[in-house]
Amino acid sequence: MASITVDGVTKRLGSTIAVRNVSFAVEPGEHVGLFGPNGAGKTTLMQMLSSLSFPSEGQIRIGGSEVTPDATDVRRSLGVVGHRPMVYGTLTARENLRLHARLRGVDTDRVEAVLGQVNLRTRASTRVETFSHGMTKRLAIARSVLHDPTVLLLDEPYAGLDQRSAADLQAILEQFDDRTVVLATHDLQRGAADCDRALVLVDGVISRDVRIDGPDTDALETAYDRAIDPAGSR
Ligand SMILES: Nc1ncnc2c1ncn2[C@@H]1O[C@H](COP(=O)(O)OP(=O)(O)OP(=O)(O)O)[C@@H](O)[C@H]1O
Repeated sequence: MASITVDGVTKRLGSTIAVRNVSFAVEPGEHVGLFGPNGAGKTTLMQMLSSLSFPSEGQIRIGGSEVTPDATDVRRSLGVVGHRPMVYGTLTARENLRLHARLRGVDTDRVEAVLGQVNLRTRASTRVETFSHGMTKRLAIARSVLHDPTVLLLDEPYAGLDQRSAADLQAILEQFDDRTVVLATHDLQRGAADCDRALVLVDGVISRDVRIDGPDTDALETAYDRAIDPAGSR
């Protein structure tokens, strides 16, 4: 059974059709990069996968269950890192994770293990408002994996990170290689390194669905360029 099934999904936002009749499946353990220019519909699709919003038409299934507002089993299987880190600045990193663990019904012993996984153990007692962007992103990853989800949904995980912080984050994400991952990014190179398949979204439609073989981005860049400019006019 596929880990994620998106079947004929359309999302209307006011008068805009942000996602149009999109269908694809993601196998367990597969890492899929979602690419596309600004306004292509990536965040809209990620929000529906994350059960933060719901299709106007069509259906999304995760782990065999339909994503609906009351599908708590679906939410338990998801680790989500969105644009906002969803952590409290006035609490320390450890306090944030302990709070989140209690809310999720997760054993607080797991907090220390996860702090280690994201290299924040030495800063665990520091208030998050003093953290750099990269540290905050690492804490957001820690929060998202605390309950040991099988599916990770990462929306622009590298946005705003310098090369070193992005490389650190990439190394951290490699620890979660056994999960199903959907990662939306503008960064073709990092996306290619992290993913084994790319979906290129243009105007709310999946224009390309390509395998990524190794870190060489040439094939992906060609597919991306053709997707956003089929006539080759640029
Ligand atoms: N709340 C909203 N109301 C109306 N239209 C919206 C809303 N949110 C997004 N849109 C529109 O839906 C389309 C898809 O937007 P979306 O943010 O999903 O794209 P994106 O691929 O994530 O873009 P970016 O790379 O810039 O983050 C765009 O045309 C956008 O203007």
